[in-house]
Amino acid sequence: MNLTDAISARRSVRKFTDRPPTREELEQMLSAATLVPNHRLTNPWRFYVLGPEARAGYGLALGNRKAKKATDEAHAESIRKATSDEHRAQPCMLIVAMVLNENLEIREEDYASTMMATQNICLTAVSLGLGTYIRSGAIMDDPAARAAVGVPEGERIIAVLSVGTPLEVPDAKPRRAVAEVTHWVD
Ligand SMILES: Cc1cc2nc3c(=O)[nH]c(=O)nc-3n(C[C@H](O)[C@H](O)[C@H](O)COP(=O)(O)O)c2cc1C
Repeated sequence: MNLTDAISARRSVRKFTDRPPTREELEQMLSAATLVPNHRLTNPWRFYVLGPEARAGYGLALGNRKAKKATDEAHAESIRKATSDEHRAQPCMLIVAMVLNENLEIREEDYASTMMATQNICLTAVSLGLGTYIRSGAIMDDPAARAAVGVPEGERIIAVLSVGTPLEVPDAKPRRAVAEVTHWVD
């Protein structure tokens, strides 16, 4: 598959078959991630490939947050369990984190590079017949979630990716026409 086709075919895939990606496929995605432009060659990215226990632990941390809206303890417990089980059952989850440089200008560049790395993961996945789904949110700073996936002090989680063989590929979501968002400046 050529690059333009991979870019066009990429979707946020939320339903996967049970087949997890192989270690070789994951290594290929992560190798591609490290080839992005990176000012000062800081190599800011860190990747965490989660096994079932880590996925369940992350899901439990997320479930705890969701359970705060529950009306009673039995409901709260069912939310915690369901969220943890859902995450354990995922074919594969990757955490993309970045090392926090003390210099804020470098930190911003590093964030940009690490997000580009994330896109390389997503596009390489498409080229391998796989799908990905990026998630974010306040959970990424939650100490329980960070502990569950083993991210240390000094690193920031910037994306939580599900990876697997798509069971269902959603239709493309329309974007604004490029002419509407482009200024051709003389
Ligand atoms: C930085 C980032 C964070 C995202 N976080 C979430 C999220 O927390 N939950 C979610 O459902 N989708 C999340 N998405 C996926 C977007 O909702 C999705 O890319 C968008 O709907 C367009 O769909 P597409 O990826 O299939 O083109 C995130 C995407 C990016 C780039």
